[in-house]
Amino acid sequence: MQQSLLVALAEIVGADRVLTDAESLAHYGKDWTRMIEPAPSAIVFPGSAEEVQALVKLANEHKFAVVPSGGRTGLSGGAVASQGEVVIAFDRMNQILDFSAVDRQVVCQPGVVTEQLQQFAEDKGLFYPVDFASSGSSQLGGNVATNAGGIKVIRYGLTRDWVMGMKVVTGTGEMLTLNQGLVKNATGYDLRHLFIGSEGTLGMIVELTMGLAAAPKDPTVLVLGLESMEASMSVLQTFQDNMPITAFEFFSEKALGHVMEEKGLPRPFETATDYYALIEFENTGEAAMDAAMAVFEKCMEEGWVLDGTMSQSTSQAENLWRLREDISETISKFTPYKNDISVQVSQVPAFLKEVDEVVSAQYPDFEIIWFGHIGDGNVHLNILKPDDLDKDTFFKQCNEVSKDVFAAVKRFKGSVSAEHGVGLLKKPYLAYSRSEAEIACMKQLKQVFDPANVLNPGKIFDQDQKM
Ligand SMILES: O=C(O)CC[C@@H](O)C(=O)O
Ligand SMILES: [Zn+2]
Repeated sequence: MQQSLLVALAEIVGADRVLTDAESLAHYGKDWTRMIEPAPSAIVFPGSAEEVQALVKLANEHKFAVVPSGGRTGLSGGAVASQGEVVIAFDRMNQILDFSAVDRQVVCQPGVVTEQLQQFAEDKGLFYPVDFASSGSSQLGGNVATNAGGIKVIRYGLTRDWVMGMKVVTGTGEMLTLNQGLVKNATGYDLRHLFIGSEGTLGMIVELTMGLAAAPKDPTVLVLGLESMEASMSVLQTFQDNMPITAFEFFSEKALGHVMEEKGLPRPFETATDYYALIEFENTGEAAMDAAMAVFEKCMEEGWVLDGTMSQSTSQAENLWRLREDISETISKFTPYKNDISVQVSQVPAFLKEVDEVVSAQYPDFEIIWFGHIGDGNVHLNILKPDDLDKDTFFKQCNEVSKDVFAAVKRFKGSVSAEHGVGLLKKPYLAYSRSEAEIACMKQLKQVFDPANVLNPGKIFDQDQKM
């Protein structure tokens, strides 16, 4: 990068807030995807919305691209800078600015870490309900830019449902203030929702007003050994017909085996089954507990569940959650090829069976790990690299098999990315889930908000127009 440009960046954020050393470029240039080499030109750390605005204006003037960087926990390469971009890291913009108990809203800078907001809410006797294993490092700006989901979607919805307002800097450097905490606002297009899930391609989020929920009462966890994947649907329906639940997750015996071994956790109960469901509910009192026990018994009587356990304390509930939440981290050492796919909830068993057959038939030597948010129709398919296969050959073979997996996704009218975003990794497969006409509309929107294509270019789709 030209010296004059580095000087211009330093004039905006301060000289010690522009990094160009190799270690920083490697660190801030990538997210949790390890398939693409990072190659940014510089990393900048703005301290205010106005500085972000000035950076985007400079990018327009000097025709360079910017990539937003939060906690970089993404799994689709949305925050990877591999084309000489300038990375805008939001780490310094990490303050909680305001709180209203009556509105149950909190105004945050984008670099606030998810767990920081969760803790803040708890200190106020409230609850920030979007939760996932990476909440200790993921930042709110990134969560909103990817519309992060996680483990409580069945009860609380996605990140989108908690964004009550935002300030965003568009690709021309204009600052838009959207919705301002209003519950009702029927004044035309709700632009806020365009920026949510846009993966930094339409704007840089510089402030967020997030809603908070009432604190849950005594979250209690059941882990059930399922007779079959089909049985999971009867279990889900019976729970939902009889009591409110706050999570309905699943994992396979293979996933459980890895977590038990790696984390030294005991098997939850004696009987091993191919698949397990993890269900969470609020123990609001005796009636809730009786209802849960009655449903549990019914599921056993019907033969849908072969064995199971229920937490008797907070620490037991936390340990049962670890069987599900620690899977992603545990299998990361096997260089997994990841798929984050969804279909309508009722279609999950048939879909999973079909995809499992496709992958197993083509690659009988690859280990397939299934887990995910079955209550949302979202399954994570991780294919583990055999020790004796090199990384490039493995990923190449997986890319081949992806075409068959995504053909099944299309047949089931599903999504090639349920909650991890498209980024760079799922870009080649976007057309399996979105029509040509839809993609054309998305490109037109990109043109409206970022005519010079300076914001995270090449993510989600390639903009035809040149920079
Ligand atoms: O690593 C994965 O495939 C999924 C990660 C995350 O979305 C989860 O649900 O644990
Ligand atoms: Zn997930």
